[in-house]
Amino acid sequence: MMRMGFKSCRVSRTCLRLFVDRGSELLAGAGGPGAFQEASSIFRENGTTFPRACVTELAAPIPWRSAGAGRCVRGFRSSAPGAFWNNDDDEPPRLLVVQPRLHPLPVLKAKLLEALRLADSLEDPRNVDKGKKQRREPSPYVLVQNPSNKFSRKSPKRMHAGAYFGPGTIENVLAHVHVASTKGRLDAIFVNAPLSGVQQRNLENAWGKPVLDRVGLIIEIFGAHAQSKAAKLQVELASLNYYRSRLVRARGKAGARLGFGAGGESEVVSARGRATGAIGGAGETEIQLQRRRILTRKTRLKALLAEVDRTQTLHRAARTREGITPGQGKSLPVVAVVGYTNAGKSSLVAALSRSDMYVDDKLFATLDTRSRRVVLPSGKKVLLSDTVGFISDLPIQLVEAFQATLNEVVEADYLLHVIDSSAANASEQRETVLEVLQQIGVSRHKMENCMIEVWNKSDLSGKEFEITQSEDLPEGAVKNTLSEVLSTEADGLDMAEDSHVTHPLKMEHTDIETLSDGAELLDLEWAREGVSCVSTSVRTKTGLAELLRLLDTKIQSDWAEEGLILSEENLTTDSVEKEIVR
Ligand SMILES: Nc1nc2c(ncn2[C@@H]2O[C@H](COP(=O)(O)OP(=O)(O)OP(=O)(O)O)[C@@H](O)[C@H]2O)c(=O)[nH]1
Ligand SMILES: [Mg+2]
Repeated sequence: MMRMGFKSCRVSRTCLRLFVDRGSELLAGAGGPGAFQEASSIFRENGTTFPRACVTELAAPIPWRSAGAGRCVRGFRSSAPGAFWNNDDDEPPRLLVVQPRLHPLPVLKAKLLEALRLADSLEDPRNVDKGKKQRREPSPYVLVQNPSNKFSRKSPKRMHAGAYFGPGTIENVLAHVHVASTKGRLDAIFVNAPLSGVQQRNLENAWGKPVLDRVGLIIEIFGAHAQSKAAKLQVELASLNYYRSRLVRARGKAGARLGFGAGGESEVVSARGRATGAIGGAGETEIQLQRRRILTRKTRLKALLAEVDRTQTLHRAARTREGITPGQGKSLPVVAVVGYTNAGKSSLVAALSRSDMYVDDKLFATLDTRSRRVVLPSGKKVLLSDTVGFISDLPIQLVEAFQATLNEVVEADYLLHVIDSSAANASEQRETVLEVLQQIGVSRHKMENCMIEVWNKSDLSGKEFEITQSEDLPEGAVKNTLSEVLSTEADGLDMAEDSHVTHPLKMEHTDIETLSDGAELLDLEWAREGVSCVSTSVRTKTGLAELLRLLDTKIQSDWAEEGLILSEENLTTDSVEKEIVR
């Protein structure tokens, strides 16, 4: 690593935090005595005294709760998604991504790419139509020690329950927050891990910016992308489910202890409950009041969603009745297109039905169900339903909130499971989707017998696994490219205090290599019995005809089987025996 000189440096009690200017990039790191000596020599080379001269703008005090975080009402962030940034701004919000380290390396790469995509998906797609300026510059990020890894090995009890990360990591991120802030606007920090309400509040206090965890950011994205009434109601319900569990007490004046009285959270703010019945009550505290309001709104939302569900069921029935082939006596088969977010579901539906669908290289571009009619090679018609994508580590409350949309999947006759075959963690994404399908109530029989796996983006397979390929990887604020981050770690040059990556795993993804770019059916190792697989590329139009043929064959054989079962039901045991004898 070539060092061009230093920018600034901050000394903390336990470690040295060092920012080295490398051309236009700032490299950041922290280290013990070794790094300290190394830094001293760099400082000496530059003719600067160490360490006093290096305490620069990074040491500037952070205001207690920034403007964004200040929008929280006593620790309760508004349940409306988007509350933490100004929707009227021309630019979409800019987040700093904090990614805990994961092993093996391909998993870290996949998770970091996903986190960066999540951070860049936080904008309203409608803004594009309005011609609003879009920020294309990728979000800055920082890789930090994974506290769960460190402590699960030694003593699980020593986990940092209060702030999730240890003090060193918090300082490290704080320094990155300052660097990112000096390079442009910074609206919030996205920690790609599950945080409790208390941890989130403590990190917000430490970093002086609003903090979003994975679920919180996904809810914000849903809020930004929801277009229809149903989607908006579902997002609000999901958001209430999420925020209800994190109504945390906020401290009064800086550092004040929680307690009764002025500024304390236990202060009674409502007369409700007072003098009801013989015992009477003291009234409600602020948290109790918030909880009650959330509960009332949830009840109302559930009633509205039940109505939406009823309407959607009627529409579904009407749609499937349309275009029935006379004499067949069956309604149109509904084929739900499911899969991990960004796998190419909408693109596939658009290509098969030769119609327009909203397609975007953003996560959760689709939040509503859209159906298109498709004619199969035999002339039979089916209804293809595009649905909301799934993602890993989603809590059940979020899935429950989207039940009205997901009912389309549960009630579908067939499932097309679209998988992004170019993703490093394609098989993990596949497992996630299967788990969510089980959670929402899709029967095992349907998953085993009525599903076709579509391994999409075959044109990209193999390319994304090359660690040296950097053109398609976003740049971070601190390290130049992801490949550089990973190769730096591989060389053992990462100065982070928590660096413990010794050797990167060699990229091996033989599963994906088995996917050919042709239109043949795939006999994948992990394919369960009865599940057919096909490799496609919507971009190069490969495998689409084969997919339609496969779907056609499946439907025809099922109908034939159903006919057989019906006739068998009519047969008595005697007649079957007679048949066998004959
Ligand atoms: N290279 C390549 N890109 C594809 C292919 N299929 C889709 N894409 C791209 O992948 C991105 C996501 O496609 P979508 O169809 O919006 O994906 P989705 O699964 O509907 O995503 P969500 O609705 O966000 O869950 C878009 O930029 C597409 O152009 C493919 O076969 N090859
Ligand atoms: Mg879509």
